[in-house]
Amino acid sequence: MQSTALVPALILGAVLPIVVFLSKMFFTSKKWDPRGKHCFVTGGSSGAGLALAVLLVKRGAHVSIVARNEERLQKALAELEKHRQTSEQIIKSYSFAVNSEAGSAAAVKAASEAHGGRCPDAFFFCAGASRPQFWVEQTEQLMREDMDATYGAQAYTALVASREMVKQGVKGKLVFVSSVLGYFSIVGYSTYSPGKFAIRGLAEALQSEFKLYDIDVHIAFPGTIFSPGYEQENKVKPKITLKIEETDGGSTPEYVAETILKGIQKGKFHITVDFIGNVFRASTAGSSPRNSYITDLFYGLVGYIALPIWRNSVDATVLSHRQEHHEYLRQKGIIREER
Ligand SMILES: NC(=O)C1=CN([C@@H]2O[C@H](COP(=O)(O)OP(=O)(O)OC[C@H]3O[C@@H](n4cnc5c(N)ncnc54)[C@H](OP(=O)(O)O)[C@@H]3O)[C@@H](O)[C@H]2O)C=CC1
Ligand SMILES: CCCCCCCCCCCCCCCC(=O)[C@@H](N)CO
Repeated sequence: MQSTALVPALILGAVLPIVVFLSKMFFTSKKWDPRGKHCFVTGGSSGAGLALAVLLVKRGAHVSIVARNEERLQKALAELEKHRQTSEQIIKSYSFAVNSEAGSAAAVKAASEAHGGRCPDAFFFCAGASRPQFWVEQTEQLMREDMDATYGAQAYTALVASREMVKQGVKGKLVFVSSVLGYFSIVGYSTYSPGKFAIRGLAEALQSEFKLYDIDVHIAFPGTIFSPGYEQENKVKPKITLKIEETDGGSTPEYVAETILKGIQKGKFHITVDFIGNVFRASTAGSSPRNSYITDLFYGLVGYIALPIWRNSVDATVLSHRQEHHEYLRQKGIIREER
């Protein structure tokens, strides 16, 4: 009896993935083309945001970049101008802090005014910052600041952007930038990871809700990006954290930007940039829409075997820094000498 049930089950198991694969190949809708679209990029003056803005300009989009520092914005704008494809492209920069509803609303309003009041077609939320330190060094104020610098810097702009899109009937895109540290975390990221996990929570809710408006939601989970922001965070990063991060090869902002754009064009919801990202994506997918049932099976299997081993090695690395860490705490006056 078992063998008669087994045969159809095996056939189904082998045929189903092939059918899914082929139907994806033949029935996928046309690639999203940035040409002529208004793309709004927060964090567009540096790192991955700037690289994305450059890429979008190269593809013929109208691009608005937003960040706080005016000088860096002007430098970035000059860079964008170098890649202009046509004289019709509207390429502008706006200085606003986007970690509040008011700042985000002012930025979206200013960028829309250059387009006759029409809100942008695609929003790329790249703004973010990281200040890795030990948990016992944190305060309520620092926790709030970091939540604001990570979650707040993307969520408020998403709120304002969505309202405008729905009001104006613009069927566009929202692209969030979390981090692989929005899938897992390690020592040093106790005030950064919560914000990056929260961005995932928001993106998951909106991916569901925005079926109501034909607005696509995407979220990227890059690993280390060799950006100006990365150089800054490394100045305060605990040694243990740096050590554990050695496993991550890292990517250039340009590579991250290209991967994000490709992911969007393939209609991916979770966009991962490297092998590590793929493994964590597949291993923590839950009910999130998957990119591919076949490759995810592979990455999931790799994760099932390799992640516990890696995590053990992380624990060992942390333990081996115990003495050095206690010395650090003594120097900082966080623990007393005699203990
Ligand atoms: N670097 C890395 O290793 C990784 C980074 N990420 C994430 O990717 C994104 C890009 O990072 P990265 O490439 O390092 O970029 P950078 O850190 O080099 O640049 C950050 C950009 O965001 C802007 N920004 C930050 N906060 C605000 C704010 N409140 N309002 C307006 N603009 C703001 C900055 O300009 P200004 O300061 O002038 O406002 C700058 O343009 C971030 O969300 C980051 O958290 C994810 C994984 C790894
Ligand atoms: C087969 C599976 C092996 C798993 C190996 C995993 C190695 C991960 C190392 C930690 C990477 C941390 C990236 C930080 C990115 C970031 O967001 C910060 N730079 C803040 O901006």
